[in-house]
Order: sequence, then structure tokens, then C-alpha cells
Amino acid sequence: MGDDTATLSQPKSDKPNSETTIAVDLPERRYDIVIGEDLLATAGERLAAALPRARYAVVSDSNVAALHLAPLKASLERQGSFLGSAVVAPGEATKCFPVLAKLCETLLDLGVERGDCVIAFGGGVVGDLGGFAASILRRGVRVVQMPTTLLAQVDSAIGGKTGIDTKQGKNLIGTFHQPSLVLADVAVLSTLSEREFRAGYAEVAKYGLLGDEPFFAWLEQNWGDVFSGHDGKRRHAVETSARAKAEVVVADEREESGRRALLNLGHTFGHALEAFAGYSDRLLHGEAIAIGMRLAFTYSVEHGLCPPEDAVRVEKHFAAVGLPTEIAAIPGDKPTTGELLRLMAQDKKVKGGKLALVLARGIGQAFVEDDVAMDRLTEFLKKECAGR
Ligand SMILES: NC(=O)c1ccc[n+]([C@@H]2O[C@H](COP(=O)([O-])OP(=O)(O)OC[C@H]3O[C@@H](n4cnc5c(N)ncnc54)[C@H](O)[C@@H]3O)[C@@H](O)[C@H]2O)c1
Ligand SMILES: O=C(O)C(=O)C[C@@H](O)[C@H](O)[C@H](O)COP(=O)(O)O
Ligand SMILES: [Zn+2]
Repeated sequence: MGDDTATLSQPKSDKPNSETTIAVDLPERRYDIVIGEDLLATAGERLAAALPRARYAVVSDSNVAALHLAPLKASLERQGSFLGSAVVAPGEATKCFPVLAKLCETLLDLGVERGDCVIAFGGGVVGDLGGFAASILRRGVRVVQMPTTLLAQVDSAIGGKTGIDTKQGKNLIGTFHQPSLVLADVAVLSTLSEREFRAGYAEVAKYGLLGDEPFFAWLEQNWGDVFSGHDGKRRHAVETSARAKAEVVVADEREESGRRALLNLGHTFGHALEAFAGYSDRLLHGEAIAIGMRLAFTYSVEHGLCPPEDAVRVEKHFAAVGLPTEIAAIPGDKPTTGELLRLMAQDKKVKGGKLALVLARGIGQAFVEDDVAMDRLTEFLKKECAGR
């Protein structure tokens, strides 16, 4: 990450109809991320070329299906490769065992065979759930990710993490199942609500915060155009983020070396907050991790690891775009320190009972602290839960 720095102030792709392909160069599991426009209408032809002989079952949610399924379906039908669609309810609560079970049975009823393929067509919820179903159906069928939210295009569709939530915590049941292809049609982002766009933007900012200060500085200057879609800057933000994610995934596919864990910046706090809020639209994933990233920077400052002015920049930028930064911003009841610590203890980075946190030595300089002192964390959370 950071290799793109020389070109950050100059968006690479201002031509709206150009296409960008980013290779996720995993040995034995290489695939492409194609970013462009009009990809829904041409998906059938592209898939016929990339995965010959496969037939496709589309998993989507009811919002996305109503808005965007028709051109995708028509394109697959032209190739004679459309098996049918399975449409789930929108929202985080869909990432659960009962919906997973029902989805797997629907996919079997649609006749998905070992050589066929699931298309996860939606945001991160559909991507995680559909990817998980594909990974266990007949012991594993292929999945193509067609992300329709900003968050999914820059993050969840790439890298193969799939899963569902339980009351114990977020994404605690799941698999690694890399997609065979990612088709990110940026045109569909125009129907996304502002709140959902903003939540996805938190993951965009994350790439700057964890390893690419010039990208964060570019976002500070250009976020308005990223939101409005003006001047190719949204596209630049999507491409820079997707490249950053691909690079990390290639370096550490299964989060073993510590490199991929950096993508978890803000997530140990954020996932606990999402679980506390009951996986509901009280707190979206991107909103939770915005609070989590601010907490990670403040914690880093309080422990003498990070210059205070960097934490101020994070907080100011999130406030400027309208992302929450405080636990107090969660509507309704607030978590206690004890509740948060109990939920954080379920984090998948915990080893030997010890919590690990992604902290920062500054903007663009995240690292994994894998022996967090519980007394210091407790004191910190007490202050944060009380509203600082
Ligand atoms: N696997 C990973 O690596 C990874 C990475 C980041 C986040 N995630 C997961 O992703 C999930 C969040 O994903 P999300 O933010 O995309 O939420 P989401 O999938 O719930 O989508 C957000 C909302 O936008 C709607 N929507 C989607 N596309 C639309 C479009 N083009 N136009 C209009 N409405 C549209 C959906 O119906 C939904 O209501 C969380 O469960 C999170 O844990 C996974
Ligand atoms: O791809 C990853 O690795 C990430 O950590 C990306 C995160 O944005 C994403 O929310 C992921 O699902 C969190 O992973 P988890 O292993 O903590 O569930
Ligand atoms: Zn995330």
C-alpha cells in the first residue's frame, strides 16, 4: 500500500466508460476485479468467457433486486445461463443462521450443481451471506461478487471473507472463499442512500488511515467530489481502495502474518458496538467502524504512540463527512464498559485470551498491538462510555 502515492492527486480514470481491471494475484486462486460502468448488462457475456459452462443463481436483497436485477437477469438469460434468483431481506439481521439455511435450500432447489456459480449481487450483507452459502453448498461452488454498495466495491467483495453474525459477535461463523471474479459497476452507486454511501466511505478512509497518508490527505481535500460522483474522483477512490485491499489480501490471504489484520482498524471496537446495537440500522457497519477508528486513534494518542494532531485530523474529517465518532452518537441505550469488553473478547484476533487491537503511530501507520493491557483498556472505555 502506498505505491499509488505519486498519482493520488490526479485521478487516473476520468473517462466514465473506461474499465479498470485489478488482478488479485493469489497463487492458485487468482481473479480479477473489474471496475466500470454498464457491467450489469454485459455480465452474461463476461461470465460466459470467464467461467465457461457454468450456470448462475443470483443472490440479492429485495432493494437491490427491485432496482437493478432486471438487466443482469436479461444478460444471463441471453446466454441461457440463468438458473434463478434468491432474494433475501435487506439489512444486517439477514446475516444469520436461519436465513443462511433457507438460502442454501433455495439454491439447491434452483438446481445449482458443483460446476455452477452463485452471483452475490448486493452490498456486504449479500456478499458475506451469498459467499458463505456458496462455500458450503455441495462442499463448495464458485461465487462471483457483484457489489452494489460503496462498501462492498471497496472492501467486502474482495478477499474472500464470508460469514454470518451470532449474538456472541460479528462474523464469528464463516469461511474464506475467494470469488472467481468481482464485477463492480460504479453506476449502481447512484441509487444508494446518502447514509449508506457515507457508511461505505468509512472503509475508503480506512485505507488511508491504515497505510496511505497521501490518500487520506487526498480524501480530506476531495471527499465532496467523491460523494457527488463529480470529476472521476469517486471512481478514483474506489479504484485506490480496491487496489489497496487486493494488495493486502495477496500478501496475507488468511490473516496469518498480521498484514491483513490491519484491515481490521477500528473493527474490534466497531464490531462490539454493532453487536450491542443488535445488528440493526441503529448502527451500520461503516458507522460502527468510524467510531472504532476514532477510538483506536484516541487510544493510540493516550498511550503516547500517535501524535495528537493526527487523531484530531481523523475526528475532524469524519465530522466533516457526517460520520459518527462517539459512542454517545448511537441512538437509544448505550453500552456499558463491561458489555463492550465482553463483546470485544469474542474478536477473532484474540489469542490465548489476550485482546489484540489495531493501533496507529500516525495516519497511514497502523500496526497490531497483540498484548493489550486490560486495565488500561478498561479505563479508556470507562471514559469513552461516559462521553469523555
Ligand atoms: N467480507 C468482508 O471482507 C467485509 C468487509 C467489510 C464489511 N463487510 C460486511 O459488509 C456488511 C455491510 O455491507 P453494506 O454496507 O454494503 O450493507 P448492506 O449490504 O446491508 O447494504 C446496505 C443497504 O443498501 C441497499 N443497497 C445495496 N445496494 C444498493 C444500491 N445500489 N442502490 C440502493 N440501495 C442499495 C441494501 O439493500 C441495504 O439496505 C456488514 O455485514 C459487514 O460486516 C464484510
Ligand atoms: O477483509 C478483511 O480482512 C477485513 O478485515 C475487512 C473488514 O472491513 C471487514 O469488516 C471484515 O469482515 C472484518 O473481518 P473479521 O475477520 O473481523 O470479521
Ligand atoms: Zn469492515
